[in-house]
Amino acid sequence: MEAATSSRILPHMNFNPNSTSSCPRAKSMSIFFNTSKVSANSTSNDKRSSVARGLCLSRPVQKDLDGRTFCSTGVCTYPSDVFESYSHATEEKIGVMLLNLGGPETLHDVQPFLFNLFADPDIIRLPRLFRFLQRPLAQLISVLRAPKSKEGYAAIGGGSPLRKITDEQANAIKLALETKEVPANVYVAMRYWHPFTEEAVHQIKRDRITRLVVLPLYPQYSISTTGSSLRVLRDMFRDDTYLSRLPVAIIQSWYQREGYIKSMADLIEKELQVFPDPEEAMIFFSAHGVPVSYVEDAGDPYKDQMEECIFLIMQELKSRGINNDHTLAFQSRVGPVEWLKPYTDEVLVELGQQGVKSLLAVPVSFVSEHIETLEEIDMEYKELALESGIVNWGRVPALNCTPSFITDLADAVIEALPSAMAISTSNTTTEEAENDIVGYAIKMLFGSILAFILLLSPKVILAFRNYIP
Ligand SMILES: C=CC1=C(C)c2cc3[nH]c(cc4nc(cc5[nH]c(cc1n2)c(C)c5CCC(=O)O)C(CCC(=O)O)=C4C)c(C)c3C=C
Ligand SMILES: [Fe+2]
Repeated sequence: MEAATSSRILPHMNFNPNSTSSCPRAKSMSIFFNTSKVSANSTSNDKRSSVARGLCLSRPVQKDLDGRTFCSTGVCTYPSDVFESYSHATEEKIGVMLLNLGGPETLHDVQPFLFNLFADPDIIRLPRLFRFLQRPLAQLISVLRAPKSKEGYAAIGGGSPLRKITDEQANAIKLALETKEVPANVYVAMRYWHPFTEEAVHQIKRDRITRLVVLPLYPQYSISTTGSSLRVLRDMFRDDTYLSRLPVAIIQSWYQREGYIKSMADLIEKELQVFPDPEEAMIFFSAHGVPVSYVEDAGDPYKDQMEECIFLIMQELKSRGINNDHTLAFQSRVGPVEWLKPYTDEVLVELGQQGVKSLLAVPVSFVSEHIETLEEIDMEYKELALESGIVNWGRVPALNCTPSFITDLADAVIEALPSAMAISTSNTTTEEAENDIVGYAIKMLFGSILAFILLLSPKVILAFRNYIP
């Protein structure tokens, strides 16, 4: 396997994460959202279309069954006259939407943040028949889990650093794009806390963006992360005239990009030097887990992508003469179901028992510092490792605004631009919308009654014991 330069990109809103090359058909969808806009002084002098055109032309070009061209790397291209006519018709205003999870900024935010998270049907996947229980369940679980989560956030200063770091990344990407003569507005769209995706979308509309690239800040695709944000976006785009006509390109995953792999290898190489005997240290990749059912039943590509990502990082390190042992484990499991194995805490104990003395932890599923690096790895897992016999402990910092990484993300955006395509318009009728509202009200009523009964039942509280300390 070789680290490719490109990302897995889909024009407009085809949400199949495994689809890497053929150009999907425009699907009916709509949008309405939220964002934090990074100050943009790119209003009138946006340069453009030459950047969008041509980029893919240096890659192997093939044709799909409908005669449209696409790059074998996965970036769709369209006949150049599409871009010509587009560039003549309107002045281009490029937008980049960064998708991220969001985190509570104060301890007061923790419970409502957890509610938003557990109310997501991509986080707690209930059978269709029981979907009406989603919000009452989210209320119950968020209340039960909040004390444990608050402890964690209190230990890292009283809130998540995610908003600040993501804003910094947005600014850095904007600057990198400007340097490459592709001025763009960059918007932060969080899934579970401010600035919500709805805010970002609203701002994009106000700014009259004419071409949008959606870039998740998760290197690997999971139904629970990128998939969830894209579902929300698709729902918003479905009903909105402006958004459904906006050319959009979606970068689904980018863990295999050379710039990312090299940036990760740089961080690991540097951190290994801190050990008394760098060659002896085991490289311990710790990824955020997902329930096994996501991978085995729902076809989440997350585990495969994670394993490929680690292979590529190790391959890069080997090419630099670094041949340390390595292993991958999954952290942060929540709730009563089985998660991807092996579990980080169990592996740490086993490695200690096996006599491993030096260990370098590498968080690999996320590119910013957050509660699970600053609290779970730096505090809980470190303590566990030292208790288990590991003597020398190190941790690779998150990429955050590492220049080589930011430059690579900017390149990913530029490569995606030519594949942006408009989404077709919605066919939702007023009657359907009214039915939706009535159905929603009925579900909320029954759900609330059930939640009230559940909250009074100690047995139910026990059933959810794994969500709480
Ligand atoms: C690739 C990254 C992530 C995956 C996959 C993921 C899946 C996932 N997460 C939960 C439950 C929780 N996640 C929480 C915080 C959290 N999760 C991620 C990333 C992924 N989650 C990040 C970056 C963060 C931290 C944000 C921050 O504030 O710094 C939390 C809250 C914290 C806690 O109480 O532990 C929960 C809960 C599930 C259930 C899931 C997959 C189904
Ligand atoms: Fe999570």
